[in-house]
Amino acid sequence: MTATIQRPLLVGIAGASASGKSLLAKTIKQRLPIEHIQVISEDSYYFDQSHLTMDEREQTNYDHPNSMEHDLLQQHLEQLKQGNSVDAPCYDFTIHTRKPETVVINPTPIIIIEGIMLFSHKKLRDTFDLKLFVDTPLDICLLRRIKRDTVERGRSLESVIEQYKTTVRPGYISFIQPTKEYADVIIPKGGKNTVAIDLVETKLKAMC
Ligand SMILES: Nc1ncnc2c1ncn2[C@@H]1O[C@H](COP(=O)(O)OP(=O)(O)O)[C@@H](O)[C@H]1O
Ligand SMILES: O=c1ccn([C@@H]2O[C@H](COP(=O)(O)O)[C@@H](O)[C@H]2O)c(=O)[nH]1
Repeated sequence: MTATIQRPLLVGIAGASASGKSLLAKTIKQRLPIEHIQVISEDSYYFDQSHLTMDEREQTNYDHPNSMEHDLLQQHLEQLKQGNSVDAPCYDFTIHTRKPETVVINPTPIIIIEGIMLFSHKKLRDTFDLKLFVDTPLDICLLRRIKRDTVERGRSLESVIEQYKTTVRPGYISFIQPTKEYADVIIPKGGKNTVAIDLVETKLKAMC
């Protein structure tokens, strides 16, 4: 593997919210030389909502594909594939909108993109060289999400439960679960499945 590879290899990791996508991406990243791999989150591509009030932003359905700027993400991945840098948006979950600043992403030999609806957009889906789906029971995801969103994303327990019932669970059933069929590999236990991670590591080293 060399750091001068021309065309980055794109790995998509999809699955339910709090299924363990970020942990899986981080664990794979730790297995490879730091300069060869980076992780991008689909969450950064939620639409900017700075023109809306906080009350209006709280009404947005963040578990519908229309809430993400997938065309921009796809264009950025295409540019990275061609060896170009991109200016990626940054998202702030606590205020449901993008931050004013952007971040420069430079191409690396391997780029992991993780996010709930990555495989729901055909053109985006077709951009990936390897597609992984983290398959975690929804009750486990809910428990993890309650903990994470109250601790890290500034939510009350009541708002997490209400959002889960109205959009998160229905969104998973309508838009995320059906995309499991597009995955090359379905991974139970996510970031703690060392057998699956060993296999992905071997595959990535062979593909670069
Ligand atoms: N296999 C696992 N076992 C136990 N806890 C896990 C596991 N995978 C993830 N977690 C924890 O669950 C929470 C959500 O995981 P995360 O990777 O952020 O999910 P996602 O990126 O899919 O939303 C985090 O606190 C993470 O540490
Ligand atoms: O402003 C927002 C944007 C997104 N969400 C929720 O986040 C998850 C997706 O993120 P994960 O890191 O994969 O959990 C999605 O289910 C949205 O409901 C939000 O609450 N507010």
